[in-house]
Amino acid sequence: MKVLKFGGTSVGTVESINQVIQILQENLNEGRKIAVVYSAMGGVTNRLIEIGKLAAASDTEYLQLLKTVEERHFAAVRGLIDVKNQSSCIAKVKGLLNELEDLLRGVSLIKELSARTNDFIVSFGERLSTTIITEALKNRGIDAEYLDARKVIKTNDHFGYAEVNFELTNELIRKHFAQTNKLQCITGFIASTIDGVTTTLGRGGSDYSGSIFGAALNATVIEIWTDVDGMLTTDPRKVKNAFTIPTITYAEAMELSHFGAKVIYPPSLTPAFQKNIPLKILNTFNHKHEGTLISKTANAKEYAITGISSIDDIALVNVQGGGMMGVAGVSAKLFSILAANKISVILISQASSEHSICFAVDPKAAYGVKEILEEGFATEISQGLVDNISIEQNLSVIAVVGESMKSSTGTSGKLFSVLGKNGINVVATAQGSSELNISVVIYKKDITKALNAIHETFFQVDGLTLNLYLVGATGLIGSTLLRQIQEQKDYLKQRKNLNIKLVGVMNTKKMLLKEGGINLENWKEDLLENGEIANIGSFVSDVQDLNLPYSVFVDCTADKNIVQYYHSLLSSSVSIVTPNKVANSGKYEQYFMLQKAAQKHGVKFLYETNVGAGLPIINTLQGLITSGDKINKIEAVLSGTLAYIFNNFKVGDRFVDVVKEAKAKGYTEPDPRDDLSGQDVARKILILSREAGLKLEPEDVKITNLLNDACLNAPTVEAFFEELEKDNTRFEKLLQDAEANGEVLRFIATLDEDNHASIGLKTVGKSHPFFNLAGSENIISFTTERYKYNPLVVKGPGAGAEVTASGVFADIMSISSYLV
Ligand SMILES: NC(=O)C1=CN([C@@H]2O[C@H](COP(=O)(O)OP(=O)(O)OC[C@H]3O[C@@H](n4cnc5c(N)ncnc54)[C@H](O)[C@@H]3O)[C@@H](O)[C@H]2O)C=CC1
Ligand SMILES: N[C@@H](CC=O)C(=O)O
Ligand code: NA
Repeated sequence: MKVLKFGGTSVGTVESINQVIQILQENLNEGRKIAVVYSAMGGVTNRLIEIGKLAAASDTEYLQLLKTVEERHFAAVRGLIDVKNQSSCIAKVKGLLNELEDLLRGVSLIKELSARTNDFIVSFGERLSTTIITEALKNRGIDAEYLDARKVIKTNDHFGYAEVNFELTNELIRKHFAQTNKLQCITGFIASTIDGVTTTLGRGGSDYSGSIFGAALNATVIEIWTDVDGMLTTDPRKVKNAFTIPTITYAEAMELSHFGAKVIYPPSLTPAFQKNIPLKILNTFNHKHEGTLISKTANAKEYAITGISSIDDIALVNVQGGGMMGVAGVSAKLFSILAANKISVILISQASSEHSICFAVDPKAAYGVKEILEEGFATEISQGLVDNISIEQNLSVIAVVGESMKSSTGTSGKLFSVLGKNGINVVATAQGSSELNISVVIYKKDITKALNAIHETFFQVDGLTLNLYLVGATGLIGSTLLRQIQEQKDYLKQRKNLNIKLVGVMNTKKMLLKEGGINLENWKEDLLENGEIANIGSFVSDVQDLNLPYSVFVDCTADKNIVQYYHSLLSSSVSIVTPNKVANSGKYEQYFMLQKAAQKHGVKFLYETNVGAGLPIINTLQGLITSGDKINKIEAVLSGTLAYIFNNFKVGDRFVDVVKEAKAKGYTEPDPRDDLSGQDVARKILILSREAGLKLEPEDVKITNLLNDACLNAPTVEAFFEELEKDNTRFEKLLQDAEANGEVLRFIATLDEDNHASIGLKTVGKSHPFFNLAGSENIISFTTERYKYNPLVVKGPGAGAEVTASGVFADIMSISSYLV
């Protein structure tokens, strides 16, 4: 015997009832013995409650609402039963509706609605739906029979949530089934007292009926048919990758549903659990789906946890006071006051100092709870033993559930690390000693982010996703980066199970944000066509409002205005990757503050490309310092542009043309004067000095600049080129002098043994290690305590779109490995 139960949405419309009939037909065709429990048509129970209240208030609107209920049921009859067979069903339905109308008239006359009458009113919902479906089955030649559960389920008279007399109920059910072979169509939710007065079974009522019948009949399985594909790993409205849990234990199902999974109400399934009858949660609208099997022992799990559930709105009540320490009975008193006032406690947490107890309740109840407790603890408060009862609102709770937590270590570590790395503050936590559930209370604003981050980390269904925001997208480095990501996307997915989702792009004119992701193949057209007017302030607040997990902001501009948002971004737990040197080469205070903000908020601030583009210079230096080495001296060629220029400028050439060539090759700063004035190199040596542990300010770097005032003051880059053309002889002379000595020109940055930073144009001969540099090559030589006699040298192309974008990309990748 198998018991099936169909919920309100499954019997809500003619189409859905046809689905139900098909499912039953398939079972019968396979020769299965089945019994079926039905809920009222979706929404009818609530409607009947409303009608009852209106009638009791003598508000005649109840008559109109009753008409809509009538019409819905008649429409179902017309849709489900052939015209020639409709009359007997219509008569039955009409009979029930007349009875209901008489009852409501009575309620409106005496203006009173008791819990007992209310139970009777709502019983019509299941009686109507089950009557119609029974007739529809008969109409299709199925030997079905209506069973009013009030005949067999016997309860006490706690109307609204009656308690079942199992001994009598089991006996009546078995007796009834022994004398019939017809397919029993049973009204869910309703029962009656021994005297025959109608009662209802409370929350989850029809599931309870299914469970009662299943247990009484020793069913092999109880199927709960609903409108979702079983129990999901988490709330699919918040996490799009939520998926069906194939097998789950009773205990896990209980935990998950306690914290919000609404599919079933497991306490009502206790009769089945007690008899060890497995339950299946199945989808009427996708009936081939396997759904979820709930049983005593689940299959071995692939993941460390089984599911994540959450309650969006809770309030925390905190009871605190020196007098609570070691005083037996304070918590006993606290919880008995709550119990006496029927306050349901969602979660409790007490630190071992016993100085305070905090617990979560429904926010609507919170202030009532405060009053009740202040009254209950009036004496303790007046004696100063309990000093404070405070309420914190706008909180949510997340529970990570799974039996596998018992046998494995690290689940809580991983959970808290995910929350930490996403800047989600944990307000309170609780873990039962059953190790089945870890609950964390967080701010409500973070709930979606937290669920996504936890789900992604523990289940990795579709891999981990980095959410990327890019400013300066149409520039050289920005657009090259996007192309590189696009080209590497499949590899990252296949080999690293990693997705990079471009959520926002911006250039000087337009900005575009799409939570679902911007297509990397046509982001430029999309930005142009669908972007809004660019505004960095609103772009940043959009990033913060979206509050997505694993967010990375990439600044591919050279703009100081973007930099002023870094601190706020890091503080909202958004990592930053940037080739823009402005932030790290301004005041030391700013550099230091950004480092601290990243540390504090558990995110990364990475800028490898600030020096030597993609060459591993910052990482190398950081590695030396963190491993305890000490920098004695740095000597370096740090400008790709100047290296290129001095490698290619020949006597007889126009200097300006070589500069233009460097620009065309993508080596220069957006304004090439930043390179030629030494500004760019000064920034780089300053950044290296700071990484080496020195607190230098920009003015501490001694600069020899290559440009005259006319060039420096030219209003535009074009005007600058014109001025530069006029200054050709000076550069030619520099070159000629060097060549005369068999030397070459190199623009060299130095941090000397006395911690002085300087930059300037020098000539070097054949024996100098910097003599042999080609193209845009940089070279950095670190003399340290450990590399004392033979310096550590990094050399290679230090500018250009491909190498710089790939350095930025590598920084993004290193964030992904830190985060998971
Ligand atoms: N080109 C190279 O070899 C290297 C460049 N860098 C750095 O990379 C950054 C980008 O350089 P490139 O791509 O070569 O320059 P670029 O001039 O091609 O790109 C910069 C882009 O940023 C945009 N932009 C400027 N201000 C903006 C704002 N407020 N909002 C939105 N967009 C804005 C510009 O319109 C431009 O499209 C610079 O900070 C540069 O110092 C670092 C290492 C090497
Ligand atoms: N303009 C810079 C680019 C790298 O930072 C250079 O020429 O080195
Ligand atoms: Na670098």
